[in-house]
Amino acid sequence: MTTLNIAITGSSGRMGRALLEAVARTPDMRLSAALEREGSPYLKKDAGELIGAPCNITITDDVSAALPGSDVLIDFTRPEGTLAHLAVCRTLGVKMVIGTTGFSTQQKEDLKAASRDISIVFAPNMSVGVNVTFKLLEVAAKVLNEGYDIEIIEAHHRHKIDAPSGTALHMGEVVAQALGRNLSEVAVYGREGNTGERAPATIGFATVRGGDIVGDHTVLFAGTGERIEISHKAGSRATFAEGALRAARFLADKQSGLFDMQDVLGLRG
Ligand SMILES: NC(=O)C1=CN([C@@H]2O[C@H](COP(=O)(O)OP(=O)(O)OC[C@H]3O[C@@H](n4cnc5c(N)ncnc54)[C@H](OP(=O)(O)O)[C@@H]3O)[C@@H](O)[C@H]2O)C=CC1
Ligand SMILES: O=C(O)C1=N[C@H](C(=O)O)C[C@H](O)C1
Repeated sequence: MTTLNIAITGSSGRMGRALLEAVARTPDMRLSAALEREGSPYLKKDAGELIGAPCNITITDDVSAALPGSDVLIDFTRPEGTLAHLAVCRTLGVKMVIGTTGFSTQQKEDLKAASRDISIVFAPNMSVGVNVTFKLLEVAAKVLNEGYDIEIIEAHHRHKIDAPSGTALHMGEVVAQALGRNLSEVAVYGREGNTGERAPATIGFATVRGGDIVGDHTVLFAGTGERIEISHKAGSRATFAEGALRAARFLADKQSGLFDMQDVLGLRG
């Protein structure tokens, strides 16, 4: 059995901790580096303390010094952090699994450019269930292509800083593409006041934030006399972490290229 050396950024974050736990219970993976940003109170602590199981890996903010010896860096942080980590990975030839959301179009182009030199899995949602949901949406949208109004509703915990979620936006892209529409032309992000009647081709987004909701997504196809709802609800971050480890394993034999979870799960096409 080949062991994959995994580095984790944002180790003390919600996803960082879920990833530390997932690596600790995975026989063919080993934690090789744990990173936090400058000024973090967790620097110099054993990463294992974050999950109650010491592991002899000290949390550091020195990305360049920490990464040699790692096969894959798993990054769920913020766009500016991910791009800084990406630059070091590109120089050192370390592969990346990126779960961070909220990138601008230009920042996504930067990821694409780096994938000429290193292999990257970049996906707004690493859960198997959500990625199957993307396929279901494609099928549903193609059939319900007339007479059905499409609204995407997502709910997340009170700490989430980007809206709509990366997953909701991707659901919008999947549906728009299946219908031959351009999401940037048909998206409606929330409504208020005298909005007038709903334009038929629009795709609406509604965002809910509260409590400790891990991540709920529903796409509503509202027709005349019936409604179809396709929903996914995450109950634990372990589902995202397990998906990220699957993505890391997928990268083992890829030297370059930009992939997503559809590639990892064999759902492309
Ligand atoms: N693709 C997927 O399946 C999923 C994606 N996500 C996405 O992952 C990201 C992280 O989510 P979550 O874990 O809940 O967030 P948290 O805020 O809990 O954790 C983020 C971590 O990243 C660190 N960080 C923040 N900014 C930087 C930076 N500039 N450089 C380096 N490190 C930084 C934080 O440090 P500090 O505490 O010091 O700020 C923290 O440790 C979000 O974009 C979220 O949408 C989340 C779940 C699933
Ligand atoms: O911030 C989160 O928590 C999540 N973010 C991702 C997103 O923006 O889609 C995925 C998941 O729903 C949890």
